Amino acid sequence: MAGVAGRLARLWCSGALSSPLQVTRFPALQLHLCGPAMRASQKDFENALNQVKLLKKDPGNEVKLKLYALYKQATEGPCNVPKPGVLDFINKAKWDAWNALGSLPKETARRNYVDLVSSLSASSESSIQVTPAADRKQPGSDALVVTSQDGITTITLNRPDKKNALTTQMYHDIILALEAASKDDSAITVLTGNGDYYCSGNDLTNFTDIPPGGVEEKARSGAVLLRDFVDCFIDFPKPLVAVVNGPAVGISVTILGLFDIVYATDRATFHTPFSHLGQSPEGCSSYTFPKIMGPSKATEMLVFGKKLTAREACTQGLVTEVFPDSTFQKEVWVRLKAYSKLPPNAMRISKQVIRNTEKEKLHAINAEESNVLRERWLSDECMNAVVSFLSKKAKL
Ligand SMILES: CCCCC/C=C/C(=O)SCCNC(=O)CCNC(=O)[C@H](O)C(C)(C)COP(=O)(O)OP(=O)(O)OC[C@H]1O[C@@H](n2cnc3c(N)ncnc32)[C@H](O)[C@@H]1OP(=O)(O)O
Repeated sequence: MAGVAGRLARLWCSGALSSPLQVTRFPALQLHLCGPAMRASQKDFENALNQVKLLKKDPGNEVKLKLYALYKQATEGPCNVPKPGVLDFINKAKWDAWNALGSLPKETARRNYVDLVSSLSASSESSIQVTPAADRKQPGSDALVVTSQDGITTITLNRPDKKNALTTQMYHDIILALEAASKDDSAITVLTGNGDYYCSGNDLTNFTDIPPGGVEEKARSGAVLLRDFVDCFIDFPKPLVAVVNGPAVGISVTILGLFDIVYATDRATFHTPFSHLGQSPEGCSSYTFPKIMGPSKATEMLVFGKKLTAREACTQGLVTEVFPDSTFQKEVWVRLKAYSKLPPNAMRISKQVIRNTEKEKLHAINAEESNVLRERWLSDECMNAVVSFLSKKAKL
């Protein structure tokens, strides 16, 4: 159990849920299986309640929601409690699942619950043991890898199983890595991703980690983090190169306008679906994109969420050069190693000459975009999009 499922399970386990779904561990135990029942007795139901705690494999959030809904329906009948607020993601998802059962009779819900647990127990028998939550590395611990070699500092996003989605910890770690790279003796700095994706943008589970100050505080601190993060790219003094090894989404695309070079595999795509997510552009893209590709192409991307292929992004000036995927890594690194041997001070000064006139403007734009986004994060449009993704109802 990892990532979104892990975080949701931790939330579930934090006391938000007063039902047998508070599954924290999945010890390897021989399960007593009860076969599908035409009628489920109270004893069958109680057995199922115990079995669900012993599942070896996390059944995933969608199934957990089903179990929750059936349990509530079986024990309390149809949902008639008030609907939680739209910002209360977890409880709203649970309420939606329960409410969707309508007037399903208690007995049918009980039988469905027993059947579902029975099928999960059967498949759980053949599954591998998962690592207990307490023993797992926390997100962020190895999600960013920084190496320095041949005059190049490389910052690699390293959450391939999550498509390199950016956790809050990763934003902080990238800021620190850029600050260190700006002072080290490398000539060039590279940002890239490990695995099949470059980056799937902001990790949407970041939204579920609500501090004691509530969602307003969450939005406020998110906006501060966003502003600090983007400021680092605006101010970065050395040539900054994106090695885009696969699809890129959201903020990983918008900040490309602040890079000096963008090399992409022909497998890469560039997607900024902000309207779909109830959000608005960041990373200074409201300024850099119209400047790079003209206002109407920028609007297609930033307002209508048009996804560009690598070649389209190159034609429009967002990408410097596209390489065949089969030779991408080899060709790009040969090129970068050659560039890194150029006199570093000359490169730094030339970058300043090219970029410095824009800096003040970019900082102002970053501040404005962050403020606008803070408001957007509190909107129903955004909250609904996040809930849909987290409850696996929507994907880009
Ligand atoms: C503080 C600064 C804030 C800055 C504001 C930034 C805004 C943005 O970046 S907006 C863009 C946000 N990103 C998304 O909306 C992408 C959401 N992800 C997807 O739609 C899809 O996952 C996909 C299209 C990127 C890939 O689809 P697919 O190839 O089918 O792979 P999976 O969906 O199965 O993904 C594998 C695994 O990774 C998890 N995951 C992927 N992206 C994210 C994400 N952005 N946030 C959280 N989790 C993500 C996905 O949930 C899967 O997890 P498991 O189900 O646990 O295996």
